[in-house]
Amino acid sequence: MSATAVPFPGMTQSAAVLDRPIILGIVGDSAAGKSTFAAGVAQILGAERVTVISLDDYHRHDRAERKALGLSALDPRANHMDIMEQHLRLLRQGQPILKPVYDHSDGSLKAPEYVRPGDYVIVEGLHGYTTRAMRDCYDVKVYLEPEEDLRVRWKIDRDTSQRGYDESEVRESLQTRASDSDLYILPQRTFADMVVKFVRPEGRFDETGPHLNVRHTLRPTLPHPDLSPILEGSKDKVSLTLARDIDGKPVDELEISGDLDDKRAKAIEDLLWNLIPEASHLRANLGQYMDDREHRAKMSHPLALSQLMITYHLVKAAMGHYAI
Ligand SMILES: Nc1ncnc2c1ncn2[C@@H]1O[C@H](COP(=O)(O)OP(=O)(O)O)[C@@H](O)[C@H]1O
Ligand SMILES: O=C(COP(=O)(O)O)[C@H](O)[C@H](O)COP(=O)(O)O
Repeated sequence: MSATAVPFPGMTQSAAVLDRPIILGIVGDSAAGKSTFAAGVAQILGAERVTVISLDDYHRHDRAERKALGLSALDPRANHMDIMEQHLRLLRQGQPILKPVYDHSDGSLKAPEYVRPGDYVIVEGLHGYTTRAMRDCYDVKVYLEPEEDLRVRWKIDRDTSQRGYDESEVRESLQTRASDSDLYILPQRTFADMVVKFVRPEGRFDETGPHLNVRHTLRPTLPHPDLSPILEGSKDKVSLTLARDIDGKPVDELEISGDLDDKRAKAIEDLLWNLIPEASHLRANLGQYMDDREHRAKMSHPLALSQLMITYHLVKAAMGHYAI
């Protein structure tokens, strides 16, 4: 991190505003899509200027110890919450950290890593909004909550293909962890500026990727962009309504249909890029995710548009528009 961060390549040092990294939080349950989302946003901003921190690295115990203790990773007691908070503060100040490392491939703790924050830091994990001090560190807070059946599918496919579990172990673990999820993960939803929910289109239970619908719950804690140009041409596929959130508060809900064809999705992407002309040169391949059954990368327009919405806020924050 330079003394004064330059928000984008090509922007002059004198135009840079903030003297600290911009911090994006992504919180949600296991397999909610946090690391997929983080990787896409990092790609848009330029991987070399973004530091992605996975809070799973702050697990206090390795996999075998957790099992012996009867603790799930969702329980704050199974994590170094104090060090997590301390490191978030340091990253916000542009300071380096000595980050612990948890290896998901075998559930072991490895040697710590020296990490220097880039101009942007994306912090993704289970517990990122647990304490007030943590929450105060972010410029933008996102909560991911895919439809539960979809998350279960994603978790089974990922944990069996990448983490050495079989399907019955994943199902059993989901059951054992359900109460911790309600106790420790879900309550953090209320602190997000934006909740992103991927859902299967009605009657299409097999859809797990490219054609999911997405709903953005937009809270007034951030000034969201004027989306009217987007809505005008695509009323049948995109809608914005005033709704009540699950906590009863009034929110805007943006719904994007997964049936958007390539041409229409591209047009909406263009309109979103037009809202952040400062960053139009950052255009990249958006919306990629790993299909864990077919072991290959695929593309999703709803994911791309969601990542672009978040990029909008990060760009505005980097320009000093959000004074926090
Ligand atoms: N938006 C998405 N669209 C389609 N599939 C997704 C999406 N997000 C995640 N996935 C699938 O779910 C799996 C788990 O996502 P991941 O990002 O690893 O979750 P987390 O980091 O929250 O545990 C990914 O490997 C991918 O197959
Ligand atoms: O809940 C999670 C978080 O990871 P994610 O959000 O990526 O699912 C994992 O179950 C724990 O980190 C333990 O990991 P493992 O079971 O691999 O030891």
